Amino acid sequence: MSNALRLGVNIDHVATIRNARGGVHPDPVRAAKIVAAAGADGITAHLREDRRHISDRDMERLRGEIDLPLNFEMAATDEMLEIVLKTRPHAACIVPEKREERTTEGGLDAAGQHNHLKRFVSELGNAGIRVSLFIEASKTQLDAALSLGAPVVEIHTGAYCDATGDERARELARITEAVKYGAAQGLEIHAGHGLSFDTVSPIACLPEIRELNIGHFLIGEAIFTGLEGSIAEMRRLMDEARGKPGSDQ
Ligand SMILES: CC(=O)[C@@H](O)[C@H](O)COP(=O)(O)O
Ligand SMILES: NCC(=O)COP(=O)(O)O
Repeated sequence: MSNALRLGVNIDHVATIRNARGGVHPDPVRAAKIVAAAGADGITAHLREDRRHISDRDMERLRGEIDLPLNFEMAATDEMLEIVLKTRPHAACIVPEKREERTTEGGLDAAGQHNHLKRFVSELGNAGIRVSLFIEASKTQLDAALSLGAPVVEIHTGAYCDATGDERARELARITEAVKYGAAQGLEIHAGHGLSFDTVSPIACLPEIRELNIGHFLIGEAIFTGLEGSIAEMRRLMDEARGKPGSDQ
């Protein structure tokens, strides 16, 4: 198995800052160009139903102006399906959404919403878009993803990142077990949410994981070190965790 671990950079929160003043600066597409030049492997962006950060126009421009694969995060609604099918990104990740939440609070209930999700997974797949489901590290949710025919899952790492001490160790054990189970069933495994320089290494060193999607921390850290700097350090930590030659390990 290849040891490669891709880094997808989520640029939503560049748009959060732009929208705070309602203008055009800072431009998430300009950020995506810097992300590409910094050597990331993909761009992730979430077109929320309430458009609190990324806009429809941002998605069109990301698709048209950026060479990296675009991972389009979407709620399972007809409105989003229509936009994604029109945009034709490389990948679509179906995520849960609650209007009142501050951020994506947990994974998609792929098991409980099985019948609702089936049409979305098949229409996206039939259009040649790689579908992933953003789920909790749970065997029930992995089994549901398999029965839905989703080729990829992204494991929500938020609870692990928020936890401390023994609780964090328990969350990591839960993720490790799920990642191994999912990969053994033939799913491509991604992970993300809340990852930072402090939390990335134990996740990056799981060899079954093929891609990490990281946003909020990288954009925040860019205030201090620039986007190239925050991405370069994240990449270094990922390579080091993976034992890649050339890293400091
Ligand atoms: C689904 C997910 O995890 C990302 O979309 C990311 O969290 C974006 O930030 P918000 O959840 O704050 O919209
Ligand atoms: N799907 C997770 C993602 O895209 C990035 O989440 P975060 O790093 O912004 O919390």
